[in-house]
Amino acid sequence: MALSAFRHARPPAGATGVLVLADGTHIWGKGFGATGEAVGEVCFNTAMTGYQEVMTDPSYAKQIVTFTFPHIGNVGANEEDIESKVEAALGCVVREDITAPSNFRSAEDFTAWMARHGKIGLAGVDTRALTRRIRQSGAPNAVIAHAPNGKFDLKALEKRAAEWPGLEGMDLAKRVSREKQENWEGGAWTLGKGYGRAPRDAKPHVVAIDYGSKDNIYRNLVRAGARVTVLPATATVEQVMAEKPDGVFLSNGPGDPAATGEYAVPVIRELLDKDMPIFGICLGHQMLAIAAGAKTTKMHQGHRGANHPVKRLDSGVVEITSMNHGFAVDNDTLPDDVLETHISLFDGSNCGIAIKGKRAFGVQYHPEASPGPQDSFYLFEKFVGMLG
Ligand SMILES: NC(=O)CC[C@H](N)C(=O)O
Repeated sequence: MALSAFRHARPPAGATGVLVLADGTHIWGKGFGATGEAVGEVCFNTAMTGYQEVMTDPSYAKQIVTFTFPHIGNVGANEEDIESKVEAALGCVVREDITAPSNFRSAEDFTAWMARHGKIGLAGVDTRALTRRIRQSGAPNAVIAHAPNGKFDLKALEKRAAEWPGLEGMDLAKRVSREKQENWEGGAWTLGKGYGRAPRDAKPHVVAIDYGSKDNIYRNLVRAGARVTVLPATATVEQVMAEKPDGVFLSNGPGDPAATGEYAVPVIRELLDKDMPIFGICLGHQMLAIAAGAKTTKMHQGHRGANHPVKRLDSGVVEITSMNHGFAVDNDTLPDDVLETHISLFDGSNCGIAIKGKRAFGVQYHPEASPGPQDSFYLFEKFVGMLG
């Protein structure tokens, strides 16, 4: 059934959850997890695994994730597979009901875990129809609501969805960033032992700026041989330099990269002027591009999943990457003398930039999670390696 058929449809019997789009479309289902309501942008993610990591990735702040993979929650939840403890995805929309967890690492039912983390779930939705709608019309703003008695004030929800200003122009990075400096201590995960500890005498020293980072990214800097100190998003150039970094890492994060112009971009620009080696991912990559003179744009539907192929333009090698972005660096705005694209998506969109004459580069994806022989961990090794 086309989604338009759901517009103002009566709630089916037993419906305890609803997604109300800003245009007044009602998508009914069974609520799970937290009760209440939340407003944000609806996106879709094509990953087949890693739902807990997706739900705890701060880059999803103010977003409701539609999973195209139908079986979500089937391996339960645990304390280890989270990317952060700060605000991240508001909730999720899934096809199948949440079943009992089946995995030796599961410590908690996904429904209970969602409730404990204040995230609202909506199950039993035709996620293919919703995804098609996003592909055709762009990512809509919406309210996701869950009420066990099935009673909703739909007019109020429609109003809330319609009045939400949208992600464009919204600065969220400093809201989700840690407030205090931290010596990063986590190392790689091994079965039976969990996460290792980072050696504090490792060299070189990377100062990572937290714009809403995923923990795994710091663990990968450690795995590549660095000692990592994490600074808040609003750190000044003086605070960065006081740590005597060999290189600076710019993390992923939520919101519009162009809205960070008052704090992040000027700091990055100054670090570039000082010839500091820099590696940015996702939001960090987008802000690095802005600092170097390019512009970013809001995408029609974005790229989200753990299965997006990109091509390295120098060698033609294709790698499978993990992505989560709704903004992109606009290829037409790259100043030729300053920036070059070195990695591209197959739709031609920009996926990686290098700053000419500097040891500074960025990628649009999360290099830590890419599976397979052509994985992207080499980017961490490349960065840490260039620091000597
Ligand atoms: N993963 C990210 O860092 C996302 C960057 C940015 N908020 C976007 O949506 O494009």
